[in-house]
Amino acid sequence: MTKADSSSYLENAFTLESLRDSLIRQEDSVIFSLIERAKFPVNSNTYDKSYISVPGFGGSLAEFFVRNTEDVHAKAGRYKTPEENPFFPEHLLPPVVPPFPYPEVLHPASAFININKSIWKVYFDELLPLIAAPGDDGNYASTAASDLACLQALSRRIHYGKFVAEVKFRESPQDYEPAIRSQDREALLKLLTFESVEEMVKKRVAKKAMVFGQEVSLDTDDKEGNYKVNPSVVSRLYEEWVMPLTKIVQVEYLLLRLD
Ligand SMILES: C=C(O[C@@H]1C=C(C(=O)O)C=C[C@H]1O)C(=O)O
Repeated sequence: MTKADSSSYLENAFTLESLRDSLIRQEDSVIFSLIERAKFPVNSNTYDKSYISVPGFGGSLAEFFVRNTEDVHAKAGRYKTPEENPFFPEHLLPPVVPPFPYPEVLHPASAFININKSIWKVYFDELLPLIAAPGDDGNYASTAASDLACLQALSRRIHYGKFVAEVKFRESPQDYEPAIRSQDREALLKLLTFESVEEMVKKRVAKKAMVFGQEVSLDTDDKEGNYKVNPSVVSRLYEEWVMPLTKIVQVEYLLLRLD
């Protein structure tokens, strides 16, 4: 695709409605990744720094897995698209692929907005104990792989806030500019918040968790209420962490939008 092709594609794709559609589609990825992680018990050795010994590396198996996988992804060009943000940006290797002419829709400084450290903490400290049953089945590498899938789906969704903020700004710069000039976080947060949209998101993700996570059998007496991930946990995940973190990304983006 040439730069001209990708820009005209963007003209059509870049509306608040189309970005919200993408966020809705990304809910599927987030929920499926949680369902996959819930197949395994907590498997705490995955997170215990003393469980592995790698010379020169003091982290857990989960961290080892994420860092090394990100190396491969970076070489394949994953972090060149503005939609992807690495968890360990400090150590990335250069891509082996030629550059792609991604349309430059975001303010260039937004490349430095990366809240993956907060996402990492929320995921391991708050969310994981709610979705994985206590226990240990020894499948630590598969556990780390499914953690990474969850982290990537959450990170992509949350950092999508950069695009949402850009389109909100473009739709009514006159509303946002005064708050940006005075660097007023509270005012920006108020401007970009749509409570009715958030209510729908909470209800929809709970419903998706019910539909995607139900036991499907050919018997007529399907067991209801036996979900692979608790729908109210998914709703809470969105209410307490995903949407607030997406709004933090939006505020951070808007704060530098006029730089
Ligand atoms: C992402 C948006 O901005 C805010 C954050 C939302 C979210 O993270 O889902 C939903 C509504 C808004 O309060 C949006 O308006 O769609």
